[in-house]
Amino acid sequence: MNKYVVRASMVGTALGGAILLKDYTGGGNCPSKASIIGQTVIVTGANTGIGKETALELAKRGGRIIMACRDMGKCENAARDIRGKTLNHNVFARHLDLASSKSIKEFAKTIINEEERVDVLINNAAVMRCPHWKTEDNFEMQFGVNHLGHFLLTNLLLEKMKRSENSRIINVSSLAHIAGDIDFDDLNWEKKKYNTKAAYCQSKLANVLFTNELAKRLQGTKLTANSLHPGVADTELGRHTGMHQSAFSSTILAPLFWFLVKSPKQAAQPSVYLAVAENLQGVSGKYFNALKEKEPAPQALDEESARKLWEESAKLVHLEEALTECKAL
Ligand SMILES: NC(=O)C1=CN([C@@H]2O[C@H](COP(=O)(O)OP(=O)(O)OC[C@H]3O[C@@H](n4cnc5c(N)ncnc54)[C@H](OP(=O)(O)O)[C@@H]3O)[C@@H](O)[C@H]2O)C=CC1
Ligand SMILES: CC1=C(/C=C/C(C)=C/C=C/C(C)=C/C=O)C(C)(C)CCC1
Repeated sequence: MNKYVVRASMVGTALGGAILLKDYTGGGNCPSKASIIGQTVIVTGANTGIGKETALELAKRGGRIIMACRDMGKCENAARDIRGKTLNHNVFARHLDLASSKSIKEFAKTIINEEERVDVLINNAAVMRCPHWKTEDNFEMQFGVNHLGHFLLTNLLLEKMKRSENSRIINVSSLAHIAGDIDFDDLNWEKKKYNTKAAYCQSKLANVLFTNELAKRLQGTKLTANSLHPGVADTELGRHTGMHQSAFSSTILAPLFWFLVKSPKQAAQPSVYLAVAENLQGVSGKYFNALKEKEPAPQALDEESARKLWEESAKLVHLEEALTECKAL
């Protein structure tokens, strides 16, 4: 064999090995092949990143997919793209701005009125480390969108979801919850100096605490609630921080970044798994890192914090009035 052929085959083997290893470090694909024909799934923040890939994977499995996004132009484009790729025409773009309780209530009313059933709700949307912005209801943006918006949305859809057999609520949290702390004296960053990282970590800890309290309140029903960390993926999440693949593509860290960071498709696998896997039927109140059930940080297991966060959140979003408003259709 000439030396160029030997070199080429060595390079090929090394490249193949790197790709296989990246796939392995990526956490693996959802092992379940379950179809979800006849089921309706809502994915928040589905126009890009992990949410879009989650919607695509679930559309491939035949579900009726509702992509709930704040920017209808981006949402329609993403929905069209998914319909084209999967030939599943039951993929719809719907308006939902989690930074507005008015929008959340309108979205919930539309779903309650127009949809026969909701089997899976994937609370995926998030904003990370944005400036000290406020939502329409004057909540700090990261706490408002990542936690309070999903808290209100989920509660408004609970009765509808309880009517389906074995429905599932999936809250996309993050490993960042480990560095989180819930400041009950100042949930909305009104008294202390705003810290973008701490606000994100608080919101992601709130996702796990909310999941656990919800699972507790849902005991005795067939509706489950679990949270997950999708893995670190190259998406638009770093838009306020400059932390995305292109920022590193011309640096010495580029190969490391490529190797360690998942693709959005890989990072969507945990959400898909929690949505469809037959072996997870009835599993509730658990936290998953990629495809494995894991113990979250100790502060995420504090039942008193979870209860208190639920009560404070219910007051902040005026949950009772919102429930009455959405029921009175
Ligand atoms: N990427 C990562 O490494 C990690 C991600 N996660 C979690 O994964 C989830 C998905 O993130 P990822 O795909 O990476 O991020 P992206 O930034 O790519 O996507 C976030 C989505 O949330 C939407 N969104 C933001 N604000 C609102 C709002 N007010 N109302 C409705 N939708 C909104 C965005 O819409 P728009 O495009 O209009 O802004 C976008 O569709 C998040 O919960 C994140 O915390 C957790 C750990 C690591
Ligand atoms: C810079 C850099 C990295 C990127 C880390 C990132 C991008 C972390 C993102 C975390 C997120 C987005 C958490 C969300 O909840 C690596 C790969 C560790 C190693 C190379 C240097």
